[in-house]
Amino acid sequence: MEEIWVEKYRPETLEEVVGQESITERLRSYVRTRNVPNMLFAGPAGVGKTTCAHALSHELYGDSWSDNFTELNASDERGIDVVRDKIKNFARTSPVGDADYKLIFLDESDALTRDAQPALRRTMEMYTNTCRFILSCNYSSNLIDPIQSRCTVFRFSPVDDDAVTERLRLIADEEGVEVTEGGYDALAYVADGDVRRAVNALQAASALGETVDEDTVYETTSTAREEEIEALLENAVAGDFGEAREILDDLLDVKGISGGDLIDQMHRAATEIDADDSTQVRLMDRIGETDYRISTGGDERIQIEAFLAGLATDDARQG
Ligand SMILES: Nc1ncnc2c1ncn2[C@@H]1O[C@H](COP(=O)(O)OP(=O)(O)OP(=O)(O)O)[C@@H](O)[C@H]1O
Repeated sequence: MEEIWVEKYRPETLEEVVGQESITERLRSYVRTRNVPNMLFAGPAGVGKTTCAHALSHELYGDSWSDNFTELNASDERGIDVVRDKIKNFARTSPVGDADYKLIFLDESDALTRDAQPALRRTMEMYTNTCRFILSCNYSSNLIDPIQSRCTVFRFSPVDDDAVTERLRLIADEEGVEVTEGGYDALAYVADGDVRRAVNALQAASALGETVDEDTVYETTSTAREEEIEALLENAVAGDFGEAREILDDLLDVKGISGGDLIDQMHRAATEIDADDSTQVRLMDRIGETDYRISTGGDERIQIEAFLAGLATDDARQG
């Protein structure tokens, strides 16, 4: 079976990480001084948090990186006790080579319950002489202050389209895959700042064995085109519920796109469509409400139709 490209092309050096320059610059300065603090990597999925932790350990430890680096998942259902045992086992042997300490990468640290977090804090303190911790999380606000205050915080942002495209070009060249400029634009749109999603989309689209263009990208990722989403919203806002509903049926039934994904795309498109400020405000408000209803179990089609109907009525258009 073909290797998964996100792993095959995981950067091994900080230099290769795209779109997070200020972070990689600071990490490189730690490598130069060989002085690494406990760190918190916060940010959305697929933007390079795990990758930076791996690359840092490669640059710090060279060939002995795998002896001095370990990766654990805090959301492991067996909980903090297992994590603690694993940390203890790893930390009690001395660092290998000329390393002063080992690195422990704790993924999804914000998945730990508030009750379990003080135990993590104590564990960090207990091994502070032999280990440095890198905690990764999507939302740093889920972590208790005593953990945050013991870490240098790095906020990872969604990666911008140019940087995503740069990475995709390199992978496509290595793999000998032809991609049109429209194909790259579509991949960047689908990725929405998530490099993992971009690389997976490229691999899926290239599996068709053709040149990768807009059509192959939207088809293989089951994503609506930006224009289709804008047309859907513009028709509803203009009061044409029938037309909006036809577009919706095509997206849900023919193209097989999920209602949740459509709402996410509508959220992205809401500020792009041709509408005045107050319409956009109402649009955002209704998108939020519909997203909530779907996430709490409401039927996707009914909720989105109700959303479009609401927009198409006078009260939605005029307040
Ligand atoms: N900034 C980046 N530069 C280059 N490749 C990247 C970058 N971010 C992600 N990737 C690619 O996406 C894959 C997944 O990235 P990574 O594991 O670093 O995500 P993450 O931010 O830790 O996400 P999660 O919160 O889901 O764990 C990597 O193996 C790599 O191929």
